[in-house]
Amino acid sequence: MELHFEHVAKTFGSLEVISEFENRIEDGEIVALVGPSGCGKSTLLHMAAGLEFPSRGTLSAGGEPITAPSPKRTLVFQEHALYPWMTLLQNVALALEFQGTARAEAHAEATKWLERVQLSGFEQYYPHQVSGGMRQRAALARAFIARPQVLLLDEPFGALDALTRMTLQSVLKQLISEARPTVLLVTHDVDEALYLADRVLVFSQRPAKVLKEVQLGHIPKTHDLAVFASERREVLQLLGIDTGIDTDTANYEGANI
Ligand SMILES: Nc1ncnc2c1ncn2[C@@H]1O[C@H](COP(=O)(O)OP(=O)(O)OP(=O)(O)O)[C@@H](O)[C@H]1O
Repeated sequence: MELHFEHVAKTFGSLEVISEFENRIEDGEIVALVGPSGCGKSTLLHMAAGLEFPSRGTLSAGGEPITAPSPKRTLVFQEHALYPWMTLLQNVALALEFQGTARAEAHAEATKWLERVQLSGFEQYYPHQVSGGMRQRAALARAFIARPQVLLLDEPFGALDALTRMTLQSVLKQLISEARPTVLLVTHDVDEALYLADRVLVFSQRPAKVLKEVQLGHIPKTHDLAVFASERREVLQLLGIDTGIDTDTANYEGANI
């Protein structure tokens, strides 16, 4: 499902957050939003989710104006994505139950999805009884089980250690390549953006505008940073990060903004 932001601006009271955003996210495209803290990335995601609305301009999904949240457009947060009083199985099944699927069928499907994200054996665990990485695996299962046409990811792995994050990025990439939703990803991790996205939009300080679009669709997806060296250098430069670093050997966490 295509997303189309047309001359979108957003203010909260007297605070101008987004001055002008114009972009078309093609059906099945994966677009990452990176930029300084507080520039308005999450606000763009919330508008795509139908939780906030533009002050000016229009925003549509599949040609229809976005006027409310929809199960076709799923938002995944960094943390607290799961209900703590429900087991992993109940959490994942809930996404289907919300859509009217009978409980037994939803649980059977959720069991399969937990297996797909390597959480078999943990179905009856509560979120606090598993690791942060396992919670985010369950959150991904819950997002994908409902087969969303648009996936809105807000720092989905921001709370995880670097190694777990890389593993989860690979899991996410695999799930995306199978389900082919349109994806908008907000991340502070430049390497995550380069690894997952077809296109990276680099934003300025608030009021946010796009400084540059970096095309990545032609580059094979790998965790080997050398493959993205010139794009990585360009994005970091735009974000005002010291580019004296050797991008071929810089360690993974060095690219967090
Ligand atoms: N509902 C709201 N009411 C008032 N102000 C808001 C609201 N939502 C966001 N803001 C303000 O808009 C600005 C942009 O917030 P937003 O969360 O979109 O930034 P961000 O780029 O995602 O930041 P970060 O990278 O730190 O998560 C901030 O100054 C924030 O305080």
